[in-house]
Formats: sequence, structure tokens, C-alpha cells
Amino acid sequence: MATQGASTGANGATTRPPPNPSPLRTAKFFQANMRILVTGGAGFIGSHLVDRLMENEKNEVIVVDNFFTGSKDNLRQWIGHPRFELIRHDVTETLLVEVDQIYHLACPASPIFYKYNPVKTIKTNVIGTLNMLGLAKRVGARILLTSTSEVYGDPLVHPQDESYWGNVNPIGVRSCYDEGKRVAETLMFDYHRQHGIEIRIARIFNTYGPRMNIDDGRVVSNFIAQAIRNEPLTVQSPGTQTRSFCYVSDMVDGLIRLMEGNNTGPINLGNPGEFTMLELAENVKELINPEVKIIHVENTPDDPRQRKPVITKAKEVLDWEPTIKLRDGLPRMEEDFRKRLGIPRTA
Ligand SMILES: NC(=O)c1ccc[n+]([C@@H]2O[C@H](COP(=O)([O-])OP(=O)(O)OC[C@H]3O[C@@H](n4cnc5c(N)ncnc54)[C@H](O)[C@@H]3O)[C@@H](O)[C@H]2O)c1
Ligand SMILES: O=c1ccn([C@@H]2O[C@H](COP(=O)(O)OP(=O)(O)O[C@H]3OC[C@@H](O)[C@H](O)[C@H]3O)[C@@H](O)[C@H]2O)c(=O)[nH]1
Repeated sequence: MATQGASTGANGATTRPPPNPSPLRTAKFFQANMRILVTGGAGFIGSHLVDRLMENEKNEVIVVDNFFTGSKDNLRQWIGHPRFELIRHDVTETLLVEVDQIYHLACPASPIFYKYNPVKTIKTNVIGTLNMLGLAKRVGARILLTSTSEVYGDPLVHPQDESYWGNVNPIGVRSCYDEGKRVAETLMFDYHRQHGIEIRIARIFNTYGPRMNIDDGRVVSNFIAQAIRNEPLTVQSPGTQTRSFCYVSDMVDGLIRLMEGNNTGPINLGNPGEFTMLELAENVKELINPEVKIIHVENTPDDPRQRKPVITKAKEVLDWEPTIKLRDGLPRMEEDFRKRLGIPRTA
């Protein structure tokens, strides 16, 4: 059951208890299944999360997605399964379903996609999160938001722990996403304090793995697709900017632990291994295609210059830390990309 009594917020504020869930939950003949909504479940992280949730026979999973960056193909193994439902729905519209938990992931994550229609991105983050919180309030569900390391903006503190308030441009081309997620976090805490909703906030750092869109535009998918196609790896200048890359199975494990645990967050989830984009390109070249060229191309505005999570809180509160190193994760992603591109490894 998702509702136990409100937990204490990050700022120590005591809150009202959450609303009661449906009386069906205590009915004599009711099967005690957990009904879980995953918004954005047809996307990269969402579909891996669905796979993990479906492994538990007590779970029923409902995915809502507008298929902007996600695809039914990511969920094909579950379509038609009696414990699974897929609904084409945009989270900027209200949704009425009876659920115990909500994993709220719906939002384009790749910069080229979130900048494509910035007004829609901010609507998804603000109105979409408001709608999911309204749903959580109505049915007494616990709700987890996948926030982002981008709430730290171009960080002046390095590495970043959860107490850092960030350095974000409010009017830049990335703001629809960064500021959108910051407002989404604010809404989560206001619903928690004002209405007693049980909330969980994950601040996800760059995550990679199989099933990323091949033309997603993010750096790991770009470099792997380029290496396989024998096209130059496009390092955006200066190439010394850093990121920390977490393999998707580690991320999903962290999200489920956060949902099931007692801490509201925000909690950083990410792999603290830090790489410059040039180092990443060199790793991809060495592992996938030693012949490939590395070229420098122009960068985009407001690109964060450094990013690395402090994960002490996740270790303490969730007993979680990543297990898969970049050099082990890249070949797994290569295999998936080769299959989808139809380009087998030679020799
Ligand atoms: N992958 C990362 O590195 C990363 C890092 C930080 C945060 N996150 C967050 O994790 C979540 C999932 O990211 P991802 O990498 O899987 O991205 P993704 O683009 O693959 O998945 C997002 C999903 O949300 C759906 N969606 C977008 N707008 C929607 C709307 N208005 N209504 C319904 N569905 C909508 C898309 O169709 C897609 O299936 C996002 O909230 C993202 O901000 C991801
Ligand atoms: O082809 C490329 C693409 C990107 N890059 C660089 O690689 C770095 C990472 O860029 P990505 O587009 O993969 O992702 P970003 O780190 O900028 O943003 C991501 O951060 C966390 C999440 O919330 C999102 O998934 C996304 O916004 C940037 O410095 C970018 O300039 C390249 O050097 N070459």
C-alpha cells in the first residue's frame, strides 16, 4: 500500500497525513496488487523501469505517453499482457486512473528535443506535474518525479550535492527544461507540505544504455552511432566539459529504491565517474572503432562546464550506488545499436 502517514520533508516540516486510498484496498476479496502508473514509460529510462516493475507479479503497470520521443516498440514485449496497459495521453491534460504509485517521467530529456518546442517542454514540466500531483492527491498515491542534475545549471560548486541551489539562467534556451524541472520540484514540495502527498524526487545525472533513440542527439548515443557508422565523433567545443554517466539498469534500481524507501529526496542518482567529452570520445574510439576520427564542432549556449554527483545521500538513505563502469556499459549499448542499425561487428 502506498500510503503510510506523511514523511518528514527535507526541510523538517511536519505535514498533514495523505488522503485515504480507495476503500477497495481493504475490501475482503480484493487482491493486494500494486497498481503503478509510469508517465513517459515508452521512453528510454521509462521502458527499462517498466521491465523491472513487470518482473514483480504483484504489480500492474499503466503507461501513459504521448510518443513525442518514446515509442511503442520499447514496450512491445508487454503489449497484450494482462497486468499491463498502454494509454496514448499527454500529461498536460488531466488523467483519471486509480493507482497506488506514480513514477512521473514524462518529459523530453535530450536537449535537441526539449529545445524543439520549448513552450511545450515547460508546459509538460509545470502543467504535467501539476496534473500528476492532482491525481496523486485524489487517489492517495505516492508520486516520484524524475528531476535532473540540470537543476544545478552551470554549477559553481563541484561536485554537486543536494544542498546546492544551482546556477541556472532563467531566460536561456535550456531554461524550459532546467527551470521547468525546478518548478516541478517546487510543486512537489508544496503539495507535500500543503496536502500531505507522499513525494519522492530523484535528481538524475546523465544516463545511457540500450534503447536510447539512435538519433537522440545526446552525447553517448551520438558517439556510439557515429563510431558504428564510421562517421567522425562530434566533440562539441571545448571538449573539456565534463559529465558523469550512469548505466540505465543502475538508474532503475535507484529509482525503485527511492520509491519504496522513506525519504522524500531530493536525492542525486548518478555515477560519480567523471569524464571530459574528449575522454568519452577516446573511450568510444578505442572500444568500438579505432579508425574513427574525432572532430571539434560548435557548442550550444549555456552548456554546463562540469557535472559530477555527490551520492553520499543515496548510499546512506537507499543503500544504493552504481555498479556498472562506463567501459563496461558502452559495449552493451554498442551491441543494441548494432542490432538496430543492422551493422554487425566485423572481425
Ligand atoms: N536520460 C537522462 O540522462 C536523464 C537525466 C536526467 C533526468 N532525466 C529525466 O528522466 C525522464 C526520462 O528521460 P529519458 O532519458 O527516458 O527521456 P525520453 O525522451 O526517452 O523519455 C521521455 C518520455 O516522455 C514522453 N513524453 C514527453 N512529453 C510528454 C507529455 N507531454 N505527455 C506524455 N508523455 C510525454 C516521451 O514520448 C518519452 O516516451 C525525464 O523526465 C528526464 O527529464 C533523464
Ligand atoms: O554530439 C555531441 C553531443 C553532445 N556533446 C556534449 O556532450 C555533453 C553532454 O550533452 P548531452 O546532450 O548528452 O546532455 P546534457 O548533459 O547537456 O544534458 C542532459 O543532462 C541531463 C538530463 O536531464 C538530460 O538528459 C539532458 O538534458 C555536452 O557538453 C555537449 O556539448 C558533444 O560533445 N557531442
